[in-house]
Amino acid sequence: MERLKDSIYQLIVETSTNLPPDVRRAIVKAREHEDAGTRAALSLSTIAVNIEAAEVNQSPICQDTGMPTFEVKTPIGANQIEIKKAIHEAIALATKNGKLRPNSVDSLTGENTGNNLGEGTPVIHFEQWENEEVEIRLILKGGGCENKNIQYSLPCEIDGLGRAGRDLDGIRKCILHSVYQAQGQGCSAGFIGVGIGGDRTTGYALAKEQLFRKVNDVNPNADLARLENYIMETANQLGIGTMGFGGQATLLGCKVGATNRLPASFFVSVAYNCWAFRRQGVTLDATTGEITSWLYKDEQVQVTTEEDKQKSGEQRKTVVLQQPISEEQIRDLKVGDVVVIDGTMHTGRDALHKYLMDNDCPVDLQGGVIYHCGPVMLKDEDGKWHVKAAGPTTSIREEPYQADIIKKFGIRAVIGKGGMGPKTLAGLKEHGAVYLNAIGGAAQYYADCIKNVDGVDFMEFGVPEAMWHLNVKGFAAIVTMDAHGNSLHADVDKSSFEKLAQFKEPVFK
Ligand SMILES: O=C(O)C[C@H](O)C(=O)O
Ligand code: SF4
Repeated sequence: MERLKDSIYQLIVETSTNLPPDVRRAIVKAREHEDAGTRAALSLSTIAVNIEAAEVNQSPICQDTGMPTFEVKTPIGANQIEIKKAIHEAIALATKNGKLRPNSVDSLTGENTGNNLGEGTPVIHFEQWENEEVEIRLILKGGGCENKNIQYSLPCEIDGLGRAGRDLDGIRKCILHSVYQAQGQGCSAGFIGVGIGGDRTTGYALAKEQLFRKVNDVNPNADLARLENYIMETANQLGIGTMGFGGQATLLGCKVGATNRLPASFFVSVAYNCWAFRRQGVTLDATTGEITSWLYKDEQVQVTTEEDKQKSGEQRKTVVLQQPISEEQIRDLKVGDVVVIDGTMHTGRDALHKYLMDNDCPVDLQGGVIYHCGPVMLKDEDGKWHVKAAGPTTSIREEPYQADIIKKFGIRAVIGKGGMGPKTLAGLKEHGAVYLNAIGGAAQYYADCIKNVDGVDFMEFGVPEAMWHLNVKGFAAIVTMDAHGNSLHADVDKSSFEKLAQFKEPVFK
């Protein structure tokens, strides 16, 4: 199998950089149904531009290249140890080449292994089959959408929908609620895989397995097919929309599977995947390791339109902010305004926020901008760092710290995605700061705005968690929480909850 490592490397690069046609088709369809000129339509346009930039640059679609999970089928007699070794080598190489972000972190020490290899990573599942070829499927599911996975144990009470019993209608309520609770935080519009039954572990495994199905396939079980169609139609009436900005497209795909359960247990497990739904698959010649076919590439689908470039141009005719930003500039902004950042910004996410609570900051953040982002970085031969992918991370994780950090350091703008909670909203009002929502997953689009890496602190936190000092030009984001107590996220949560409650009555008797 002399070609094995090379073939797996190709699979990894394709998965990280080239969204499969069925996923692209779902995004094209969502675009067709979105009302022109809305925030959701503009975001979808940015997403489309990003998808094509990633393909052209052969760079990650999203900076969070997820937990690499391989599903491998081998003919009887194939050497699984050799395959595992080739997967490990290919993963390390793809990380070194900036196709994957170093994402394997020691849970106790917080240390990043730097090459995506470590205890439990990557995930590899082997199964034997009676075919002659080897089949390898790969999914790169990021952490933000993984955090929005949810498991229900029936019977239960579901907020807004009432009692969910151990039947198809109870399952229906769980799935609808799972979409509501994700809001925009898993970079909607999303795809869900649902596992009915099993135990807690196999239920989630079944849910994730559903994500390997093609978006447009038809469930062979008539009841489940009906359920999938119902969910697609209904979830898209919740009005959560792209990135939780409100809009028509909330769910792009729903795949449901069932497995037997114990008499005492009845789990409904939901795996939520962002729009950056990265999965590919190949078959390999079992003797040479050569790729013989690609499993998801049935046609070329273009997601951008002629108008996309023009639209992103329009988006830029807005307020420009540059450090030091004054309180007056911030108080002038309101929810819905589009701003453009020029000049300095600093990345900071989980480790940094925790650290800054009790320590000083190595740079002056007065009037400054913090970007919730863990980029993919590459160092060139001269030791200079370059940004390969740099979209926002989910901001809500910083909710316990953000208001205090804003106050302590005089920060004026926080950029992230998915919005933040009441404590931050009050902090923004009190100290004169804004929350700006960038388009989650649009990592190429934002990397393009970063003109220079001015420096880095806290490399000991690992590449994604380090504090990168960036110089940007034309970095556009939308004000979704202003300094007057308004939050688009709170508004969309409230209105989508009201819509959810309209689906309380039984549908599947
Ligand atoms: O870790 C990241 O960069 C992003 C993460 O996938 C998220 O959605 O919050
Ligand atoms: S940032 Fe968004 S698009 Fe990227 S992995 Fe996280 S949820 Fe997915």
